[in-house]
Amino acid sequence: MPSSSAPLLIAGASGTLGRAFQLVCRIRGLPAVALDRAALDIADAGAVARALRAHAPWAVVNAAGYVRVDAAEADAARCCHENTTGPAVLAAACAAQGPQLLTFSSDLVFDGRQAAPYREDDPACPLGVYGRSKLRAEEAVLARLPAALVVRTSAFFSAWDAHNFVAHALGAARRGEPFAAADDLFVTPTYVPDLVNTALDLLLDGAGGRWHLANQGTYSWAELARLALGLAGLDAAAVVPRPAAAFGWAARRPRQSALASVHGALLPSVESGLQRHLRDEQLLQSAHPPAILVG
Ligand SMILES: NC(=O)C1=CN([C@@H]2O[C@H](COP(=O)(O)OP(=O)(O)OC[C@H]3O[C@@H](n4cnc5c(N)ncnc54)[C@H](OP(=O)(O)O)[C@@H]3O)[C@@H](O)[C@H]2O)C=CC1
Ligand SMILES: Cc1cn([C@H]2C[C@H](O)[C@@H](COP(=O)(O)OP(=O)(O)O[C@H]3O[C@@H](C)C(=O)[C@@H](O)[C@H]3O)O2)c(=O)[nH]c1=O
Repeated sequence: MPSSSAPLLIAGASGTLGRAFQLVCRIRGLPAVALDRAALDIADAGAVARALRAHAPWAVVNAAGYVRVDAAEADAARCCHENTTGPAVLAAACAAQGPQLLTFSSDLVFDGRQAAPYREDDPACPLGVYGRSKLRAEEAVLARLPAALVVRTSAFFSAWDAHNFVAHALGAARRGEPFAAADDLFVTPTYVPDLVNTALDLLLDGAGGRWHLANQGTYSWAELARLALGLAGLDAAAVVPRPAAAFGWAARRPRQSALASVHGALLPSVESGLQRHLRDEQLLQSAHPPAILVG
């Protein structure tokens, strides 16, 4: 447990997950120091050591990463620098200087050949550069800091950022445009506020090792889009189901990378997440959005 005044240090603060951690820490009254790439390059060992000395955090949240899955296929060096070297540097510094570390991995460490949802103890065999960079990060972090909390998660959505699949689907439907979505890739989507709150609870409880955190329910991307549109009162016929191969993506995706956990079902249903996504959209678009949500 942290001392009352020691902060949480959030690296990668300007990204989707980093901004969500800042918002949740504000809502929960947790002291936090949020550092973007300019303020802290997680792959720079000297800068990391100086940041830990300067801020004396009780824990470090690594919300940084290279998430362009397709671009990574032709940009392996940068992807691995940010996704593998960076977390390894953070783990070595936390091992030397004391704070706990929370870092995030992905469902894309799996190859999709298994029929059932993947649990933490199932073998990982990534299909692409991005997935390999995340699996190598898990191994590098746990080798340096066995008590680190490594959360595998997938398919973010929330109303707190505009650049996620659900936001894109809702936006297209509201503009009266068709929205092509893969109907042969199956995932467990994750409502980012649930992920952040549960990951923080685990961190505060001193949990460590690999944990799978995603909302409950497995969907193809097309099913997810249709569910979101239906809950929003929009015409789900706007969703145009397509095989993944029709998109011409550079990176292969596992046919299914649903996440389950040996620890049980820790997050609510995907449908509950979507309903709160739509509620937050209305709050943020209202004439007087809650100040705490707007920051
Ligand atoms: N989005 C998703 O669906 C999922 C994401 N994840 C993981 O969650 C984490 C966060 O993802 P997400 O928030 O979506 O990603 P974003 O791209 O929204 O944010 C990532 C942030 O990390 C920063 N960053 C990259 N490299 C460094 C570095 N060396 N030092 C400091 N900051 C750096 C980026 O800065 P800049 O803007 O300057 O590039 C960016 O602000 C990643 O590890 C990702 O792999 C896991 C599963 C699903
Ligand atoms: C934009 C778009 C995407 N898709 C598909 C492609 C992709 O498989 C999925 C989500 O598209 P994205 O571009 O968000 O990302 P994609 O790279 O597949 O998603 C991944 O992001 C990385 C960071 C992860 O770690 C994974 O868990 C996963 O969330 O939806 C459609 O079917 N239709 C669309 O119009």
